[in-house]
Amino acid sequence: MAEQVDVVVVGMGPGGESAAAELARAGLSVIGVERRLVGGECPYYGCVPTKMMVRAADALAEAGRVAGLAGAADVSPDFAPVAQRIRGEATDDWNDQVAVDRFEDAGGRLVRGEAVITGPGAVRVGDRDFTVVKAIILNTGTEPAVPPVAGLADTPYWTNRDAVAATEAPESLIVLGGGAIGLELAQAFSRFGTRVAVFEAADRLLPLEEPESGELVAKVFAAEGIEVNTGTAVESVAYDAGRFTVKAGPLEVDAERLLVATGRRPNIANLGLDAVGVDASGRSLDADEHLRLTDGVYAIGDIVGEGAFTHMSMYQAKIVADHVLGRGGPGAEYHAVPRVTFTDPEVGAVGLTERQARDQGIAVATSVSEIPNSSRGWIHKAGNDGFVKLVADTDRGVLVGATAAGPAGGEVLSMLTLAVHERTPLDRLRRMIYAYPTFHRAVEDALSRL
Ligand SMILES: Cc1cc2nc3c(=O)[nH]c(=O)nc-3n(C[C@H](O)[C@H](O)[C@H](O)COP(=O)(O)OP(=O)(O)OC[C@H]3O[C@@H](n4cnc5c(N)ncnc54)[C@H](O)[C@@H]3O)c2cc1C
Ligand SMILES: NC(=O)c1ccc[n+]([C@@H]2O[C@H](COP(=O)([O-])OP(=O)(O)OC[C@H]3O[C@@H](n4cnc5c(N)ncnc54)[C@H](O)[C@@H]3O)[C@@H](O)[C@H]2O)c1
Repeated sequence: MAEQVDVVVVGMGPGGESAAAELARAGLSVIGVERRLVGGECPYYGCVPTKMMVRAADALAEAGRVAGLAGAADVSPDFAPVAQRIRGEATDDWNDQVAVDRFEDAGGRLVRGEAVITGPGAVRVGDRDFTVVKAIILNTGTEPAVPPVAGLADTPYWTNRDAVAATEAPESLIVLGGGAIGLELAQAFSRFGTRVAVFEAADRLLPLEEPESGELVAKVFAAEGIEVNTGTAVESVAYDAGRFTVKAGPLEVDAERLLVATGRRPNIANLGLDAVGVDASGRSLDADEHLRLTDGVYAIGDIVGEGAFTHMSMYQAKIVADHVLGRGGPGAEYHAVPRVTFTDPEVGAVGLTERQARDQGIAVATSVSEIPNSSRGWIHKAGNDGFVKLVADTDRGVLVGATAAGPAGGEVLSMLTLAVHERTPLDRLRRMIYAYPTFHRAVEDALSRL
């Protein structure tokens, strides 16, 4: 017999976990269903462990900058502390008991397994059936997408999940994909001594961002000895005697490990969405401003296709929780979505790129200010690569997009996110005071060039 509950959350990624806990704390009966680990990709295989790797790798790079600034530093990279932190501090050895306890302390109940919608207000997990009175919330996230490259499927390639479980930096690494995952891990391993070659099919790194961003990262990578192959379609991958060989036209590269970081595949096809009349044949689900797919069924996170970021999942979770609880509140807005690629330099961006703005028919003006030419960038010297780029709508006199790349680029981004989000008039932005000598003063310089 089916058990009646108020809410079933399918997939306990960052947003699902947050919405489930909030609804349980509000007194609803909430079942959270998770087939792997409560918390999802971010804490166990994504943001957190990779940023621990990046933090350690950046410390090595900073030590390398002592020469020329402050004398000499003798540094011996050791990946062991990173592997230990990932196990001990980030993932509890990929055990989610802390997260489970947190959810159950909030009043929720966890069911392990794979959930399927069997009809309106009906969810099945294994042999258990639930009748859902208020809301089914889907937060099922993504799996690594593996491209159909000849030979690849038969090799012991890494995805992000294997890379974060590494106990030592490999001697050499081929990275397929020049997006955020590929670039963050490429640079982190390289700084631990791994010889790295990146293959990106598009004509530049970070192809979804401003062209200047990809050029900047490519320049820095080249200076650090990372091989970058853009506009390069890999034709075949082979694995023999512990070595991968990648062929792309005249190029042939071999390495100890190969990381596939070529995008993600959304977990939507097997959710039973046809039982509630929702089309699940696309790359994402079509949700309204309150993240509703149909009456009583919501989706949040990567599967909604508005940006595959933890902050997006959490933002949407709050909107759904408010809606389910009848608290009102505004729907989702996506004109100021911030994102940061945590390479060194960090590449932060918000809103539209210049190309996206032009494609929308906006009257665009842009400007760029180079960080090395700013007072702070000049003082900073080693490791000062970066720029601020603004994309303005000249009819409305506001910023519609911006990029802040450089040291702490993700932090400089915060003021630009506020400006794009609030549609602050350019005139107001030009008349505010920017502390000297900060990296964010490059924003003032860029504004003066618009
Ligand atoms: C290497 C890497 C680094 C990243 N770094 C960052 C970063 O720095 N900043 C950032 O904002 N984002 C980052 N991301 C993206 C971020 O991890 C995701 O956007 C984030 O996890 C939100 O995803 P989600 O909420 O859609 O669900 P996910 O985190 O993908 O979780 C979905 C959960 O649903 C479960 N599930 C799926 N189907 C079912 C089912 N039928 N029944 C039961 N359970 C199911 C899965 O097991 C999973 O636990 C990174 C991602 C990766 C891979
Ligand atoms: N710092 C962050 O916020 C962060 C970090 C990592 C991941 N993420 C999220 O995770 C998601 C997945 O990251 P990702 O880097 O895998 O995806 P992505 O889509 O950002 O990048 C994948 C890249 O692989 C390239 N590619 C595709 N097929 C290829 C092939 N056969 N050979 C070579 N290159 C190929 C694509 O052109 C693209 O540039 C992203 O959407 C991102 O939002 C965020």
